[in-house]
Amino acid sequence: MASKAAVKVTVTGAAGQIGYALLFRIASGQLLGPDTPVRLSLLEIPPALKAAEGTAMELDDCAFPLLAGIDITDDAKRAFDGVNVALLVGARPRTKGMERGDLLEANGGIFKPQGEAINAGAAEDVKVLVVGNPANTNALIARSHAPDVPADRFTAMTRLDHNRALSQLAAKLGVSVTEISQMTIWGNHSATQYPDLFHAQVGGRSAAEAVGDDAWLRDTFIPTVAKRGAAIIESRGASSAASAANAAVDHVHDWVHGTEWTSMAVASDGSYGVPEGIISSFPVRCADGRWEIVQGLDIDEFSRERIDASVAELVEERDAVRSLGLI
Ligand SMILES: NC(=O)C1=CN([C@@H]2O[C@H](COP(=O)(O)OP(=O)(O)OC[C@H]3O[C@@H](n4cnc5c(N)ncnc54)[C@H](O)[C@@H]3O)[C@@H](O)[C@H]2O)C=CC1
Ligand SMILES: O=C([O-])CC(=O)C(=O)O
Repeated sequence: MASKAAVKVTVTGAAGQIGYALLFRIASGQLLGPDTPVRLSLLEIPPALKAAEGTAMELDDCAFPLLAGIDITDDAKRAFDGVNVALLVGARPRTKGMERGDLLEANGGIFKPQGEAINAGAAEDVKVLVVGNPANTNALIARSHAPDVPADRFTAMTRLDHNRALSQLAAKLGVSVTEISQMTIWGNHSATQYPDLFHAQVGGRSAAEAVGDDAWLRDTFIPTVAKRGAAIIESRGASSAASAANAAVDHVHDWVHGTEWTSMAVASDGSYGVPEGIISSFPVRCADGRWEIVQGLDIDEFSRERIDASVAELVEERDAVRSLGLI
């Protein structure tokens, strides 16, 4: 029987498709480990509360030993009161005829009050992962409305891109994903992201060297990883859900329990020429519940151009939300 105090995990957009794939894995102990009980808080908008209640009934029906309770609400203040781990999944998707500015504005209406509620009530050790798109900029909005929470607690998800890159590379080389280390996604969770094979290692050498095929790296690998989300939508008729939930579990698990090397979108401290404050994906190392950007990597011209292009897009998004008064 678990003896530790229960950790409060808040999931927004809990009745959505990622929520449905995520909640059962959290309640089963895969997010925080087999000896950590969890209290789930599900935040939804009023029309989706009934569906969230249905999911909560199913969670009850699993009789998970680690599940210490479930609260369902449409009130962000209540949902984030005392929260230790906040998974911000619910977001406004782009719909037909919607301009980029409209999308950012609609998401500002979600992530600003959620940032304020986290600021008002979160636990001292709160960790925030933003999954809802545009994830990096939504994280920037939430963080800018939580001035009392240390900036390093706000992260956005590029772990799905990271896992996609591992899988594509493993298939190309005919190796297991466990034989690959130091994979990195740089930049934005968007088609401009840069999955980096020059620092990834396979069998004691760089993955780019192991592949030995620049054309594949440039014309197949990078676009396949960067456009995988769109390919899933095209094939499934819906966006990635189980793989996104899996990546969220990996992200938080590694942040809490530590890892030598993964990809997380975090507030830049100016490392690798990324403007300070931008939430950009970097290679990170995690220990003792904290992350740090892996330093000292040589960035060649090929990688520099791609990192700069993705960061330029993030700067544009930041400037757009700034001009809308959202940050
Ligand atoms: N960063 C990443 O790698 C990935 C991000 N995503 C993004 O994750 C988000 C969620 O995806 P799905 O679960 O498939 O979407 P979905 O549409 O199935 O579910 C979203 C849920 O959020 C809820 N919601 C909307 N506004 C809310 C608010 N203010 N507070 C609480 N809940 C709210 C909706 O009622 C809905 O139940 C999308 O923005 C999607 O683009 C998806 C895959 C990967
Ligand atoms: O575009 C989307 O909603 C899905 C997404 O982020 C992904 O699969 O990477």
